[in-house]
Amino acid sequence: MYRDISVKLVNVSKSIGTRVLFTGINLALNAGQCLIITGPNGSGKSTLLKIIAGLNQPTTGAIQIISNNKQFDAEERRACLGLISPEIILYADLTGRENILFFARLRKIRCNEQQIEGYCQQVGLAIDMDQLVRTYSTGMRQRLKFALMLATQPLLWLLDEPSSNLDADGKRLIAQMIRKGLEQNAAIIIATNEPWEAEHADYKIELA
Ligand SMILES: Nc1ncnc2c1ncn2[C@@H]1O[C@H](COP(=O)(O)OP(=O)(O)OP(=O)(O)O)[C@@H](O)[C@H]1O
Repeated sequence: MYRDISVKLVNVSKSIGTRVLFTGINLALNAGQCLIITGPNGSGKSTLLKIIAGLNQPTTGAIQIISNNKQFDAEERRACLGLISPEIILYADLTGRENILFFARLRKIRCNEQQIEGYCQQVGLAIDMDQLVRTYSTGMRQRLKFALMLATQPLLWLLDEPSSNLDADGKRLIAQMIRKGLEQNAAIIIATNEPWEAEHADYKIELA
């Protein structure tokens, strides 16, 4: 079960060279709430997610991640979040099961066989989990990224275009997972232009 968490964006802005991507973003997102970030290609959605993840620095402002009244340091922030992004690279020469075990071990999380099978079942990969990832389609790889995320049980989900490459069944699974994550008190931030994903939103940031 997830502990309590809140994410605060305090006067966050980002410029790249002379181009201002966004300025003055202030928001507090609590456990069990969902923020949707929308905007056209190149507007800065992925950049804002990376700033929240601590992978990119804001030009001004700060991100505060607070749990049980304590502000996380950089290492705690990394440990509490699950990031789904096109930039996450899976190990093609490992099976789906081995990828899950590897990423869980990086986080010092133990997964038993039953749990791994459960995660694979949730994302619809159960019969493929012992195949090498190099044989997976792009949609199967996207499903595996969700299984990796479930295995690390993050407090904060950062989802960059989570339903890209997924068929209708895959999109339904993701919607179910997001609903369940919110029920279990994860804070979820989604960069997307899919109207159905926006249905989960408690807050919305529209980048231009
Ligand atoms: N490291 C970088 N160096 C230079 N420019 C960058 C860098 N990262 C992002 N940009 C630029 O910042 C802008 C925003 O990029 P970003 O990927 O955040 O947009 P996005 O809204 O996620 O786009 P998309 O919908 O196409 O994924 C783009 O113009 C991009 O070229």
